[in-house]
Amino acid sequence: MYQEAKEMYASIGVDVEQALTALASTPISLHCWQGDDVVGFESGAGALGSGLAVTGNYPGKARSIDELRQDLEQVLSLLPGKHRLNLHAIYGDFGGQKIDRDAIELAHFQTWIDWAQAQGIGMDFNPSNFSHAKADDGFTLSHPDAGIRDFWIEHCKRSRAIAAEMGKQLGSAAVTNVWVPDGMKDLPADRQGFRQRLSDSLDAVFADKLDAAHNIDAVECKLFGIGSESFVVGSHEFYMGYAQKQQTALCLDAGHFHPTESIADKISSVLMYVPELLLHVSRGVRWDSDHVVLFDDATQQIMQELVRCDALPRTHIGLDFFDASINRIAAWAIGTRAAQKSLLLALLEPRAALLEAELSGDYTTRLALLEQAKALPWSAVWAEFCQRNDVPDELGLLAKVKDYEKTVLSARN
Ligand SMILES: C[C@H](O)[C@H](O)[C@@H](O)C(=O)CO
Ligand SMILES: [Mn+2]
Repeated sequence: MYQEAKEMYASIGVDVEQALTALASTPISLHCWQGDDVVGFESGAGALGSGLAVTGNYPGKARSIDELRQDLEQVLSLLPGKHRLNLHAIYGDFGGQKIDRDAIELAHFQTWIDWAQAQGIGMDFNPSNFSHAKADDGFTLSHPDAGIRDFWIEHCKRSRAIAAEMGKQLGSAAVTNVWVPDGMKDLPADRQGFRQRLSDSLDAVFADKLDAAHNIDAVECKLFGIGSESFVVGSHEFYMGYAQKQQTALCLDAGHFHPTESIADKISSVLMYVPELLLHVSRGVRWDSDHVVLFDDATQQIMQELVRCDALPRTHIGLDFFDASINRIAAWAIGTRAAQKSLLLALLEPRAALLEAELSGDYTTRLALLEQAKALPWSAVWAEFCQRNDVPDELGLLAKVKDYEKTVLSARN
């Protein structure tokens, strides 16, 4: 089937081997927080807060670092290609000690770096400006209280320094993404004051210039969250301007815009003004619900834009969803593979023919080619990719997940 598919694609000018090489060299950064419902390993970790919510109570969630690593290894065994780990600061190896966020150090993440080294993968990092007493009233870096701002500035600065060391040790720059929940349930009287304070705090966070070979800074906007329905300090316009000013990467989370707004259309615009992109591939259902990513139109359009804009070298693809209502390993594997399949479909587009049709004004041919691409045997190419990487194909995936549930997850709780 693969040989036939290859010939069929060649007949419309698509080099399948070239597409597979591009797919193999595009890692997806696996978000650690899918494994334990965004709890982390701080001593006395409280309830998830700051507008984040996980629904579901499926048995078998990871309760320790060892269990989370075991689950991640299982997920990696189900994914073709080499990927990365995206760690939040609350997932440090704190050894049961109470380490507050403004006191985290490299030592708390060294076992993660060693684990990543053993897996042969890179790491990305995130300060965790949420689920903490000093974030409970809705503000962190933009808080009116200078003491609280300083606390979170220190946390973010330390996070960047730790990430840079991760990048250095692993030989692959870590993307450090700053997201803050700051916002208000009801109408603010002074939007500008909050935004000025956020901007000043971010300037302090990014004041130390780090080697780009080790650390890449990113900032993430949001439209609204639970409890910040009327006002989010770090809106899209805020961070679009800020990332441009600082020349940091801009993070686009697919769930952080209006439900009908697509981040795909933003890619070609923002890359004109910021050096790099970080994507949080997600699926919002009516709101920022962080449903598992699917092989759907929205995800396919994102990947199409990355390929069509030749943006893959300037884009870091991460995931951001957390579903506790289904097997968490399945959620991770299905969501990541959906992102990869979407990327493969985009890489298999008859690019030259599409461009020729568009530039000559032949929109009939353009539309026909786009429809034709959907009917071509891309799934045979995906199956070949899975086989070459020694991971289950679509028909074999579920059995592997069920087997792990039976032998490992069911023994938890
Ligand atoms: C854990 C969060 O989902 C993450 O840090 C952030 O990227 C986000 O999207 C918050 O809505
Ligand atoms: Mn996100």
